[in-house]
Amino acid sequence: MMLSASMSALTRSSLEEMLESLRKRDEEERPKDLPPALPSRPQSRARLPSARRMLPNSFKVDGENNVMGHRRKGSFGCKKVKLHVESPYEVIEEKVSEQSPPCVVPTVNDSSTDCEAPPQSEELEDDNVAYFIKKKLHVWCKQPKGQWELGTIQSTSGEEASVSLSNGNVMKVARSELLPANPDILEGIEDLIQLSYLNEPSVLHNLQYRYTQDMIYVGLLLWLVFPTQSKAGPILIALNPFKDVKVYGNDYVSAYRQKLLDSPHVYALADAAYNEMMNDEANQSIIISGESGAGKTETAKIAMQYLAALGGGCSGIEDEILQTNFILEAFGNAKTSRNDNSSRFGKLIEIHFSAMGKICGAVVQTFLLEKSRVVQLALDERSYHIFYQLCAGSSRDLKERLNLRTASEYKYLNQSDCITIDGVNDAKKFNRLMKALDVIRMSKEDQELVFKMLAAILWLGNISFKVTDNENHIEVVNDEGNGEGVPCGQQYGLKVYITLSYPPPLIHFVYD
Ligand SMILES: Nc1ncnc2c1ncn2[C@@H]1O[C@H](COP(=O)(O)OP(=O)(O)OP(=O)(O)O)[C@@H](O)[C@H]1O
Repeated sequence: MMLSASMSALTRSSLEEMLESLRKRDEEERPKDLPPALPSRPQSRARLPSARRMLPNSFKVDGENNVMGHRRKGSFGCKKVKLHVESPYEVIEEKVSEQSPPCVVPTVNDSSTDCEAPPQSEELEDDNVAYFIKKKLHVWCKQPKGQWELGTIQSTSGEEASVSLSNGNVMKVARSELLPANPDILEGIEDLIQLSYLNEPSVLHNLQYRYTQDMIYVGLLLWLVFPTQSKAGPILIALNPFKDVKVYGNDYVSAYRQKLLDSPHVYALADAAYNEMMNDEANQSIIISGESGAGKTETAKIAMQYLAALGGGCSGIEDEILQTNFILEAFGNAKTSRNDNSSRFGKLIEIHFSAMGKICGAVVQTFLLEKSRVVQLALDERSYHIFYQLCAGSSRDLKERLNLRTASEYKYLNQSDCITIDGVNDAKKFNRLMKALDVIRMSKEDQELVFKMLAAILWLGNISFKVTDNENHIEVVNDEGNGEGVPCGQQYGLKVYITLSYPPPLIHFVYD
């Protein structure tokens, strides 16, 4: 318990240090007449708002109300709604019509509307239940195992409701287990905020519906303006398709750039950030978050490709920036049980643009690399890709110079019974990496030094020790480090000294 607490404190402090240094740097660079930079992070553990109710009760939409700092026009119910267009998705006409449900956001105060009074709450209260029964509207019904089924309420008795499910069954459930469902017309809508009911099953259903249609991006067009100068822009939900969905490439880049396409997409998000930066002359951030395997790395690459296409010039620097991905992935990604290409580090990529909107530089900061993976692997996982790539892809000459063997001959790599990844050619990846190293202009000498160090690490893993002298000392078992009877480490001018004493054993690497 103590260990995990202190480890999380360490992690937090490392991240916080980085944010703090960015904040300080922003402050130093910021002209004096501008408002203060980012507020410091609150110490308290702020709770996220309930997923059932995204907007506060006092929130009103009538005529031209200011929606959290942005203007949102129109009324709800049976009228068309015009949403603000400062978003990347340019949603203008909501599809809501007479068939639409009367309730659009939790609290609607529209005295001008002449349609039937809508149920106001996300939860089914007495009036709402009567309304839902009368209109035979769909509800979500929570099943004993936690999943949600669509149905219609037939009758209620006290706190219990009898619901006819879409699969033909009729079941009795507590009314608290029912949530209103959206009308069919909102099926697969691209902006979640346009859902009449923004409850958990409705959101999940919408995501699932879009996913089955290969529409992997869903927007949440809610712009938040905090009391300070900070603004959280639109939210994009990306569902990992685990296949090629053919929504990327030059044609899509131009279509989003020229606003010929306005459906949610990471291109649209990057475009919005770029435009905001150019218009407001202010730094912009895209934060990509999600669990392992969610698609963060891919999404970051797609966003970078779009920005490179937008801000590319004749300098070719955008290509160098894109090539860094191959290098970072080779040295910092590995196969885990959840993701064949899992990033085992965090990264902060800064792309610098000139006043003309052209890319003029980039800084990539990495942090929290999982170093233990080099020496210890869980079953069916791999160490960092670079080790396997080096063994599989290096030329015969290089192999000879490094006295390199196949990956399966190294303990650090063979301990997990996982040497290859289905569908991945490590040799090809190594050639791709060499090209990337050339593009960023790393000299061949430096490249070889890096490969030598990698080979040395692999050989080091093959060394074992024997206990001598009544268990007070250990000795390296000779002939193990390279399998050819040469004392370990000698080929590369690498000498290994081991002492067993207090402080704990030290291994000195002397490179000569
Ligand atoms: N937009 C996409 N299109 C096609 N495949 C994708 C897409 N996004 C992710 N994938 C697939 O999912 C895999 C995992 O994605 P990715 O490595 O980006 O996840 P991650 O969130 O960065 O995971 P981790 O936190 O473990 O690094 C990718 O290797 C790729 O096969």
